[in-house]
Amino acid sequence: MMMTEPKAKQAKRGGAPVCYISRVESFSACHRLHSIHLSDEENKRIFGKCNNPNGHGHNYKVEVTLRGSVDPKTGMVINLVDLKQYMKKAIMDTMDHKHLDLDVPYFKHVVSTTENVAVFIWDQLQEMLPDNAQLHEVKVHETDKNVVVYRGE
Ligand SMILES: Nc1nc2c(c(=O)[nH]1)N=C([C@H](O)[C@H](O)COP(=O)(O)OP(=O)(O)OP(=O)(O)O)CN2
Ligand SMILES: [Zn+2]
Repeated sequence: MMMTEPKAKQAKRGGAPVCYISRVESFSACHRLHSIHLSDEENKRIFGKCNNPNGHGHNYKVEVTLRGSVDPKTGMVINLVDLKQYMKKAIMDTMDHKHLDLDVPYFKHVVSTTENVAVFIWDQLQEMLPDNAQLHEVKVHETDKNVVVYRGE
């Protein structure tokens, strides 16, 4: 039985097939939209109810997508069990059941908008992923209606 793709087919494609592989995690956190670069009046005007000092919470959903060639021997771009561990460290251990602005040092000086949450997750993952797995996209659902996509630009 042939275990790997026939060489002729691979040559036609110009190498191993490239796939995009995703995994989703959910975490709960609270936050307050407040910028240290704005006055209290400006913060209230721009962020409105989201600037309330008591904060508010979300059940975030994060979809991480990697791009890579399918290893002919394993049939995988990355082992999803490994991706699960990277996402646990980068997302769950850092932000789940936390107050983003008080518990995550990054957000002491950066406003905890969904845009910045996506960038933060990207930067965290980028530091841990192996060289052969290329980070393609981080998609953060703050609510069912509010979604941000970051692709490292
Ligand atoms: N560009 C951004 N704008 C806003 C963000 C953000 O992350 N990026 N975040 C918020 C708040 O966090 C807020 O929780 C979301 O506001 P809103 O859409 O009003 O959420 P609701 O739950 O009230 O949505 P409904 O439409 O009422 O269901 C604000 N802006
Ligand atoms: Zn919010």
